[in-house]
Amino acid sequence: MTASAHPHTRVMVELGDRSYPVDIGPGVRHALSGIIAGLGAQRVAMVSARPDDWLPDPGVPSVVLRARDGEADKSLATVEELCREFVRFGLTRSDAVVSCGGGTTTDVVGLAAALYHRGVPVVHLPTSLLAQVDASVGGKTAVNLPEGKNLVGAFWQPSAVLCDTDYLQTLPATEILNGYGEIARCHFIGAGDLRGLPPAEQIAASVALKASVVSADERDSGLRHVLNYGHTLGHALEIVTDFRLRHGEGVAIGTVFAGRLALALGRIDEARAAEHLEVVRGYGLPFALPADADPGRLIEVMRLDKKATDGLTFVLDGPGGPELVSGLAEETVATALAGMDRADPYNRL
Ligand SMILES: NC(=O)c1ccc[n+]([C@@H]2O[C@H](COP(=O)([O-])OP(=O)(O)OC[C@H]3O[C@@H](n4cnc5c(N)ncnc54)[C@H](O)[C@@H]3O)[C@@H](O)[C@H]2O)c1
Ligand SMILES: [Zn+2]
Repeated sequence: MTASAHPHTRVMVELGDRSYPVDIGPGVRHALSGIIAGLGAQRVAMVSARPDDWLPDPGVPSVVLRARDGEADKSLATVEELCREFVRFGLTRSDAVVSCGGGTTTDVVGLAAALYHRGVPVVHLPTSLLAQVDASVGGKTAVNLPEGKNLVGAFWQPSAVLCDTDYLQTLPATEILNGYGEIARCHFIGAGDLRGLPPAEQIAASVALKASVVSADERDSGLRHVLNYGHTLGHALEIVTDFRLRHGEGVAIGTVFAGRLALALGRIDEARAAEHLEVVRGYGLPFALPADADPGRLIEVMRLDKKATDGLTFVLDGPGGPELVSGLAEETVATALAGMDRADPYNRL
């Protein structure tokens, strides 16, 4: 903790001269004016999906542009609309953009900032738990095409991220759970046991883990794969359930599965595999395969996973920690899937 008007934890994303702070705690949004002053921006475009009174004072002349959270508006059309608004406002490349919203908003505004005048500084104010622990940190920005999610994007690191935990007070329970899916998988990729900690500490630890991975592999050329723990099956579950299962829920079930698969391959022992189930259940997350998810179809979709350059590919725990494991036999994966519990997917636990 550092002493200030708003008690908060600071995590640094270390990237040389592009390093930036992620501040976590109640009221940290009010640090915005200091950050904008530090950037030397004369004007700010605030792109927000939340009510106007959620926006802190940026301390310089600003315009508030309305955004909508959700995958439908995470599009090139929105990027173009935002950039046109920036021009009308007279935003220059030495000014700044601020995003305030869920992960869909931080992604689309991040890409608009990356492209406008070939890049203007952006500060994220993530308002969902998932955006605070994951989407707003690390500099990946993207939008969707009708052909698929996140197909067009850029690496563009923010200048700062303010994870104001006050924002989470209005977040629906399903969205809280969605964020916990990402927090739960941190248990197995180096964050240690975060169960029972106050939410701000869980967020800070998850951000610190992501920050360390991003510092070591900014452009996703290897190590950054560990962040995809639980995601091979998780993504497939989102797809086969037509996105009725939230991303974090898919990741939670995928994390349990990663434990079973690592056990089947002799990479971890029974106790470590059981820990996967225990941790996921402990966060109140779903741990069973949806009763209507066909294993054959899941395997088919997992073959198309973007990590899968060499057959069925998973991030799995092992003696040397989590690593990418490729070329798994279909039978091994099918057997591990058959060993999973089954449940009604929409009877959330
Ligand atoms: N760039 C990255 O590295 C990265 C990493 C993970 C996820 N993502 C992206 O993040 C997106 C998912 O983010 P998300 O889960 O935040 O989705 P989202 O932006 O759709 O927000 C989820 C829901 O929560 C609501 N919401 C957000 N904040 C709220 C608040 N404070 N009070 C009440 N309701 C609130 C939203 O309106 C929405 O209905 C996906 O598009 C994913 O691709 C990006
Ligand atoms: Zn994820």
